[in-house]
Amino acid sequence: MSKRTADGEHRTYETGLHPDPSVTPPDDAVMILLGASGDLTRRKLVPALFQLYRSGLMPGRFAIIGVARRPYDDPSFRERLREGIRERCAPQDEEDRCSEFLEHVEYFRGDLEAPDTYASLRDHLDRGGDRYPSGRLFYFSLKPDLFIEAAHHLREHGLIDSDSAAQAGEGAWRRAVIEKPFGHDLESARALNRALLEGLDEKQIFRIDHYVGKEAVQNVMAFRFANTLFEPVLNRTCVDHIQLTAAEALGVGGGRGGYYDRYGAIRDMLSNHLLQLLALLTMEPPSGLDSDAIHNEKTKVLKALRVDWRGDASPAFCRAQYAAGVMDDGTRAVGYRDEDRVDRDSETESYAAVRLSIDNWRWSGVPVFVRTGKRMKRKLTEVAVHFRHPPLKLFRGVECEGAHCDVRGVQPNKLIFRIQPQEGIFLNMAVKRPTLPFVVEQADMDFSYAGKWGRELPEAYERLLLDALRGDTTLFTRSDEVEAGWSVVEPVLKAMDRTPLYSYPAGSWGPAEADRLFQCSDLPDECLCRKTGLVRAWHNPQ
Ligand SMILES: NC(=O)C1=CN([C@@H]2O[C@H](COP(=O)(O)OP(=O)(O)OC[C@H]3O[C@@H](n4cnc5c(N)ncnc54)[C@H](OP(=O)(O)O)[C@@H]3O)[C@@H](O)[C@H]2O)C=CC1
Ligand SMILES: O=C1O[C@H](COP(=O)(O)O)[C@@H](O)[C@H](O)[C@H]1O
Repeated sequence: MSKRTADGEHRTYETGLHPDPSVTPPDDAVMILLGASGDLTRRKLVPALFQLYRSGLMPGRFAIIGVARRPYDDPSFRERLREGIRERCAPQDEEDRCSEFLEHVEYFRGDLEAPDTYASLRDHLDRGGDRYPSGRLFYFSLKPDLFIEAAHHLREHGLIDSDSAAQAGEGAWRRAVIEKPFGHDLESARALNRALLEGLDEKQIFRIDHYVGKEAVQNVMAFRFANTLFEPVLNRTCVDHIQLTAAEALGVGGGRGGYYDRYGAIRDMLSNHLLQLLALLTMEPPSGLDSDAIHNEKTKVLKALRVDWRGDASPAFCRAQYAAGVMDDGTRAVGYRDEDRVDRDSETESYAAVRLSIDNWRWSGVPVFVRTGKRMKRKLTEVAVHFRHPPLKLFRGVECEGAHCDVRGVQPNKLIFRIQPQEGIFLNMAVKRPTLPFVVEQADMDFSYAGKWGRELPEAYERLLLDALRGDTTLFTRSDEVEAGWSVVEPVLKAMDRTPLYSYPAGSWGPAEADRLFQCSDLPDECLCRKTGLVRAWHNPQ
């Protein structure tokens, strides 16, 4: 059975992608995992590969070579991976299948800062003859400081090669999957793009953003462009504002404190995952479903995104750090600065909220509020589109449910994309209660994956690894998209030192100061809340 903790994280997953006869397994490949003794390989990558294997979606012939410095040999490395598979996929009665899969795995010990390692790896692959298929996928699961160096050495030693399939013959493709973080600002992202593009073509580079691989994120596009009803109202005429929340109940303990303390919420979540999600929600319809058509539209809207600065009285950005507190399940959580591998005087934000505007024809004047944080009340990722009031105040004087009323009688519609957990889509609307007095109250029309298909959704890594093996870049991030994302947050990063760092108790919805992003006393006349009295506030589910 699959398990879900109270905050919806650490779930095991048994179901995997449902293979379809029309989906052919990818071409034969050898996957070289750089940084294979690390957490990501054990917890996410190898369990996802096992799931693909289980679903018959691995190549007919494949090998997985893990590279790192720690002194494993093949059997001890396989044992480490077997534990990860057990934890995540729970294959109680599938130990044999697991062993069969692990037969394809081997360990190659080496220091990726030393050029010799690349030379020996190349020789090892060459000597392997038929054991290793000619298609090669290099997965950068390394500490990010090593990305540029590794790309450089791989190229120098002929392990990656631009357009090598054309040069070396059919089947001899080369690809690189690059983990996040993709740089730490615009300049470093550009440098990393340059380094990768020296050795590979754009089509050979797979910059992973696992949010894009989530089913409920992919569904945003289906919902918008496969229905007639909704797309025509997603614009400045009908939408009052958009809110995007990515709250996590987990803190930064568990080994990632060192990384997180250098990056913080803006770089870790907002500059990539949340902007990708926002791009899918707000982009124009692509001309087709091919990779370039989608990336072109996403890039266009990312380039139209700006931080909505309006002066000090209405800040556009709020950052904060969690203090000790009590979580929803009653456990006590330590404060951020007391977490393992975090600087005791750290000024890194574990929470960030920002108000954005989209300066294009469709969205001009519609504010977008985005927030993300660790140790918040519970795990929740959702996008809420808040619509305007209907033009006529027909129901103003009519009674409505106390908690749901606003000054105009009924609440405007909300369309909520629940990305996780309990993935689904909810349309909140006003309806007449079937009673004698005319009472209007809010009700939901909802779609949930669990309700319709009754099964856990596959992990994003499964889908993304499969696509990388098939050479499909659609769900990966293109270089100009990454740079556009960094350009959006660049002004915030520059203003960081002058922005106060607030505090919020672990287990809350974040700092009270983040409410000031909605303040509109100083905003121009077109500000809706001044005209209509509509109260904007963070949408915190009960
Ligand atoms: N863990 C997670 O949940 C997530 C991770 N990521 C990203 O994935 C990547 C890997 O993360 P994670 O697995 O957590 O990190 P870890 O620190 O757990 O692992 C890092 C890996 O890099 C290897 N490594 C470091 N230096 C060298 C070197 N000089 N030569 C060879 N190998 C080296 C380490 O092996 P050894 O010490 O044996 O040499 C280890 O296998 C990072 O870019 C991270 O940002 C992204 C999203 C989530
Ligand atoms: O990339 C990252 O994502 C996770 C959150 O991912 P989710 O799929 O559990 O929502 C986040 O915890 C981590 O800090 C970040 O690097």
